[in-house]
Amino acid sequence: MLPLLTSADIRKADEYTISHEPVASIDLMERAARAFVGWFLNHFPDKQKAIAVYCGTGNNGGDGLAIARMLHQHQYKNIYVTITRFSDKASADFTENLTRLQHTDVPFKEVNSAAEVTAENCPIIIDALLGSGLNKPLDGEYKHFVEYLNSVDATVVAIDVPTGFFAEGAIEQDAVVLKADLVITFQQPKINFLLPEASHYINCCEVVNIGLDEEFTRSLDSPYQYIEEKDIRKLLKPRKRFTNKGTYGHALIIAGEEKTMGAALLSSAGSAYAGAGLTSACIPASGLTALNSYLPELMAVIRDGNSLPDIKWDKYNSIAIGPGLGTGENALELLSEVLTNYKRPIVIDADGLNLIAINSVLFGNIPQGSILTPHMKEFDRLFGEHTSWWDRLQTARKQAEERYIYIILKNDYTITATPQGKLYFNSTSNAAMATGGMGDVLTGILASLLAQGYSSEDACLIGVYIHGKAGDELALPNRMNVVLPGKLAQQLPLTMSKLTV
Ligand SMILES: NC(=O)C1=CN([C@@H]2O[C@H](COP(=O)(O)OP(=O)(O)OC[C@H]3O[C@@H](n4cnc5c(N)ncnc54)[C@H](OP(=O)(O)O)[C@@H]3O)[C@@H](O)[C@H]2O)[C@@H](O)CC1
Ligand SMILES: Nc1ncnc2c1ncn2[C@@H]1O[C@H](COP(=O)(O)OP(=O)(O)O)[C@@H](O)[C@H]1O
Ligand SMILES: [K+]
Repeated sequence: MLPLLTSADIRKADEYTISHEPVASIDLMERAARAFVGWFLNHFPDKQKAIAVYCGTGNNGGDGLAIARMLHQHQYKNIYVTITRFSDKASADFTENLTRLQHTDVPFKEVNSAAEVTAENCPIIIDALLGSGLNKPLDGEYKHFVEYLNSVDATVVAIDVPTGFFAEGAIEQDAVVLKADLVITFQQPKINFLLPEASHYINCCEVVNIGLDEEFTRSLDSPYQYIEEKDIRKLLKPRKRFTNKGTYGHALIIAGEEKTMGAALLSSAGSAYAGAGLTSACIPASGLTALNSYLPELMAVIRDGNSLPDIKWDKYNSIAIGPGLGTGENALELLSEVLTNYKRPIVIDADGLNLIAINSVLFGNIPQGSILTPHMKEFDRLFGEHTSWWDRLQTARKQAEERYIYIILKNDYTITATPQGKLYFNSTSNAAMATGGMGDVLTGILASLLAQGYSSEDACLIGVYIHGKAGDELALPNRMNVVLPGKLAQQLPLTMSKLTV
């Protein structure tokens, strides 16, 4: 698990590393600059191309000066440094790096206002104006300057954080930020890099290690955690010898209407392929032929007309409800029945969530440890409109804690909020998975993992990870633009087996 730290905590980790490694602050900056340059050399090998390095007077600017010096040492021929002296303040490490730059023949100039800046016509811009020290939205000279740079046709490579971009906290819709084609960031992705608003300002991000003390960063116990493959390998159990279908539980998927039977089929397939010993689908009678021909391994509990199905609650180790269920009277009754009769954690998705949003009294009946899987719109229907993803995260955390439930907020980096106040960012999945029915498969996977005896938390972490990983395995090596949910479900056994060897 990689802890994701706020800027304030990164500063603490920085100070701790400086005093305990120990390493001088200027040497840590040198290390950061070297890490940046290491990546840059490999990806921008043309040493004749002109590079404009724009430096503020804080430590981000200090990095910029050190990087300009190192690129010069690596024989980059056309480096032009501009220092923005928009205030009287300068950090000690900036000042030291300016002295070091003056011992080279890299040309640099200083400007006191945005109006003094002249066009460099460099195809590459390195952004070292402001980094994680940003403490207010850009205005005045920085705002003008960044607006000007945004109008220049060049590839922008930001050091650590693009100028004007808050590494955490709500991002205003009209924020002025120096848009980066690439950010080379130190030690860990910043939390806001993983939220959808980042896509307006950051095209691509690379993380380079600068050796901050890992034990210390873990001890800070950040609520924000990034899931890595090794975490899932520890959680996922291989199937054992001498086991039988009973060992792996029975999942019931309550889903589908006549016109949305696909949702029930895809959820049920997710459950079966993720390894539930048995999967039953509670579907309308009209869907029975489709179910049997799609996947004969599935069993059916028939919903006939308006009467409630006869569900033997004790038979099921887990229940998922919602995909394609509709929000009519009948669906509401069915959901109420489940919430009244079933006391173990359940998975609630799609129309199950929409029904709770309309009938919020149902909230009180959700069994503790249950898993809710809203996408952004379902989330806002449940918990109110949000204007930023940061705010959505804080709501998810609060609601998960107060209600003792797990909330999986689906997205590019799907986030799981837990009753213990943690927010786990998933590291798998890709845009080829943006197709209808993909969330239904996830719902089935989660029900399957609960049926197999995984705790709710482990089911969330494993479920989201293998869902995204199966999507990655299909899409990325094959350069596939679209992955269909049914195919993804079929990939799951292979994905899971690779994680248990
Ligand atoms: N541990 C690490 O990861 C390492 C980090 N390193 C590097 O340090 C960077 C952080 O450096 P930093 O703290 O000196 O802040 P930085 O971003 O240069 O800003 C400078 C000053 O600008 C000001 N300011 C703020 N907002 C403003 C605004 N809107 N408009 C105008 N001014 C504004 C504010 O001053 P103030 O307002 O307080 O007077 C602030 O102090 C980090 O991103 C990374 O590149 C590495 O070198 C080594 C290891
Ligand atoms: N651009 C994307 N990048 C990564 N994952 C995505 C992307 N778009 C969708 N997904 C994943 O696909 C699933 C879509 O869920 P959802 O919107 O509920 O689909 P549906 O309701 O059609 O089943 C989520 O698990 C989400 O994380
Ligand atoms: K920057």
